[in-house]
Amino acid sequence: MTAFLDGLKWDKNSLVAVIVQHIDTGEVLMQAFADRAAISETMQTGTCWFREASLSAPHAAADAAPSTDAGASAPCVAHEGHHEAPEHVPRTTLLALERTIAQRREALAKPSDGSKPSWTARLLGNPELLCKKIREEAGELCQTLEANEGRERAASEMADLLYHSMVLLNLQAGPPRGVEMEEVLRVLRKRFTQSGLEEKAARPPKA
Ligand SMILES: N=c1c2ncn([C@@H]3O[C@H](COP(=O)(O)OP(=O)(O)OP(=O)(O)O)[C@@H](O)[C@H]3O)c2ncn1[C@@H]1O[C@H](COP(=O)(O)O)[C@@H](O)[C@H]1O
Repeated sequence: MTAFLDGLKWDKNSLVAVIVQHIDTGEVLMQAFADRAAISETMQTGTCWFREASLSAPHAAADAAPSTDAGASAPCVAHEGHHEAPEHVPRTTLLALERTIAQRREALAKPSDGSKPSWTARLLGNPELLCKKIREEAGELCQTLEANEGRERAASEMADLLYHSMVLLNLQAGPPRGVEMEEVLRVLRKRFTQSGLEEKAARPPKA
């Protein structure tokens, strides 16, 4: 399977992008391939080249913060090249957001330059407020189902919960700093092959 994918470089790259950006679609695609392990290995080792779609304008690519995306008219390819290029990190939506959060954290360590206030910075400096918001947002997400608030509201509350949870990940201790989204995605990918019920049944008994 890996050899087959290696022969289809462009398609392989697209496939990885689709899997990463659309977990649901990705899961269906993965099930369509007999050798899931090979796909997973391919995703983890990356590809030797890339074309990266971004909602930001090409000139804004160096700092592809999601907050600058609002006025973008149409998606465009902002990056193209080889993974060997220095400091290239493929950016999906979640990874772009993760980067913005990390930038806010880095800015906190520097003397204030009078830049505009940041909600992320406030959360990073106040773990108690952060945890309160996460619990609140989780409750609001549940309420969208319980009170039948509709798709738009559900998506919005999920976005709130994801964002605030990602700020929490950044604050986790341990080198180099925080827990990376890639670690979370890796855990999810590993679970593709096992039902939650099977996984729970296989756990060693609690002491
Ligand atoms: N994704 C988000 C994001 N989602 C939610 N929020 C903020 O989280 C806060 C939520 O607090 P609220 O008390 O208003 O809670 P709420 O549940 O939305 O509102 P209620 O239901 O309580 O009325 C609001 O200020 C939102 O704007 C976010 N703030 C920032 N981001 C991302 O982080 C980037 C950097 O933001 P700053 O750090 O503020 O520059 C932004 O460009 C975004 O990409």
